[in-house]
Amino acid sequence: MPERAGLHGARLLLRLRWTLFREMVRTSPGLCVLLLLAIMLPAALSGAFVVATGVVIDTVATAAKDGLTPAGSRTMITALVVAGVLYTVQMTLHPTGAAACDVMGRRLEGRLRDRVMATVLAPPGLAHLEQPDVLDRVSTAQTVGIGEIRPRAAVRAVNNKYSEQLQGLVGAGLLLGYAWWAPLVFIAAWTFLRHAWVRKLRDSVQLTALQTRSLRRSSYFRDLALTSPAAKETRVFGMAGWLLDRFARTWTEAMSVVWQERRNGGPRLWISIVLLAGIHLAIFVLLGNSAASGAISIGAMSVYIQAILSLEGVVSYDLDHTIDAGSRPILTAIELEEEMARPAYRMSGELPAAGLPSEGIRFEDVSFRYPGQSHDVLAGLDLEIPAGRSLAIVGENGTGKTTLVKLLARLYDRTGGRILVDGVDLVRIDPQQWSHRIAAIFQDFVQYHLTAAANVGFGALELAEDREALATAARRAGALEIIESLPQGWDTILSREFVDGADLSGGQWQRIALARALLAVAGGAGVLVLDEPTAHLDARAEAEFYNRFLELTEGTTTVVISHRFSTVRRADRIVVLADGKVAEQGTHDELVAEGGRYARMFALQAARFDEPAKQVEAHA
Ligand SMILES: Nc1ncnc2c1ncn2[C@@H]1O[C@H](COP(=O)(O)OP(=O)(O)OP(=O)(O)O)[C@@H](O)[C@H]1O
Repeated sequence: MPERAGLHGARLLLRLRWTLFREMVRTSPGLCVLLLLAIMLPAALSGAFVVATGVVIDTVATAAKDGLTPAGSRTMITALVVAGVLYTVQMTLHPTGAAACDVMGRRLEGRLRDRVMATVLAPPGLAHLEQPDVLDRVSTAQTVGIGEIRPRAAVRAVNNKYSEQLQGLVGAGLLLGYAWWAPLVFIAAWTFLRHAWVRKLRDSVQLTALQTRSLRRSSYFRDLALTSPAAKETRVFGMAGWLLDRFARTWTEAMSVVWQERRNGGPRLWISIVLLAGIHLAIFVLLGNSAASGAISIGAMSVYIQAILSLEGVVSYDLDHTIDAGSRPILTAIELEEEMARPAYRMSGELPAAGLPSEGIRFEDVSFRYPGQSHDVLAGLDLEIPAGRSLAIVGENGTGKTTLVKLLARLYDRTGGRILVDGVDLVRIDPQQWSHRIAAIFQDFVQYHLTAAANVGFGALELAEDREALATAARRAGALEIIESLPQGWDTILSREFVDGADLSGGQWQRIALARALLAVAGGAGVLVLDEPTAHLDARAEAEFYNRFLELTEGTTTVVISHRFSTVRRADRIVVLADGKVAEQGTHDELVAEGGRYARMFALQAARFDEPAKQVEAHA
């Protein structure tokens, strides 16, 4: 690992540690004080306990030699009682510290989780969710890779590490009584070993972090295997073996660099281990000799041995990895917050959106390119959407129909030109307010694994508790009967993954989605968009669905996207998109009469539907 990376790593580790402490204090100053006591008191008590046991051993040794005098007996009993009390207090402090860590860890993680969710939900647009860097951070902010070390483990490790360290220091102080150099020799040897070990761990933490993207990939294969959305396809296509193999391969590929680094012990590590063993052996022999020659008492020897055993704690290193790895999600969550606060992710606009549009929406020479892409999806697009009328958009796959709707809903800001709402540039309108003026059901509308009431209620949260309003929207969408026949009616969870849950057919889901859109209109949305949410319906049912939709939304500004011409023909106006622009526009009759692209596509589709009908007639 290059030295530069090492230096960067040392700074990073400092930041990780600092961030963890700061967030612990912000989470609960009271618990921090409790933790501090739980760290410091046992250290002080452990020193006193070791001395008390030394006194007990000495009095026993003296009694064995000279018989038990009343004074010796008193000393022994006092020392025993003191040792017992110290031990008991220490024992109660340990679970107190552990409990404080547990509560702190849970609160810290809870805050972190809330912050990550709030951060990711904050930008009104979608651009950030399509950036691999941001997604990597989101992934790390929740957990480090798959073999996760959570922040709560870091808190526990802080408690253990600093308890051990303080106890080690107390031990060092006691060992000074034997020889001034003794604790120094041990601490130097342990530091040498620690340095070698920490270097390894630091490289391993850094390497794991570098693998986040690859680990995200393997998590994707794991989720495909374990969650239901892909279950149908993975079984129908017999993908089980492939998925297992892919998961194992991507996981192994990502982690093999880390494992290689971990295996690579390095001579420094081995030298320091041998050195430490030698020093321990030497000092134990010296202590034995001192006790045998009477230079120190047996009790003192026991005190020094116990002190030596606690010395490792001075440089306790094995917990550092846990602290650093567990702090990484916290630091990443904070970096993510800072990143999302950048102006690039905040959409501009302060003008109110109430009542818009009353005249219409105009796209003027609009162009758009997705972040990180090299070509424009829309280029020089001019389009008029009159308020209170219906507009249908048709066009071949990939011509930018959904993209146009995303710009309209301001999920992205156009990269060129202007979108004017009643003459006001959309980028000057408050994005939150505008989002309440638009209701859209996309091709991939969400089937929430929540109650039927919630699935409809999301159209207008202010009406979500109003069963009357929900029922009206559902009735108009043709979804009321479906909902009322569910086992728990409106309170049925629309997913088989829950007890008493129910699943719906594709067509039934679409009616629920339509009810959601209609509730949005009842809640004040002025523009309604349907982006082909009717893929499950046959041509006739889809035409009926849209006819109903257009009737129900008469007087509302509506935009409908469909590939079926029988569906869109009733719209007030139809535009044909091609090459990122409006290629043709007019009513159905005008476009057919024009004999252009629309007329050709319409004739092709009509012929396809007519052919089977003619064959049936011929056989009859
Ligand atoms: N998030 C994205 N990032 C990059 N490119 C995208 C993104 N979404 C869509 N595109 C690209 O933009 C182009 C237009 O996509 P869009 O979904 O708007 O087309 P569409 O006309 O709605 O297509 P369809 O009829 O198939 O639904 C396509 O080439 C697509 O690959």
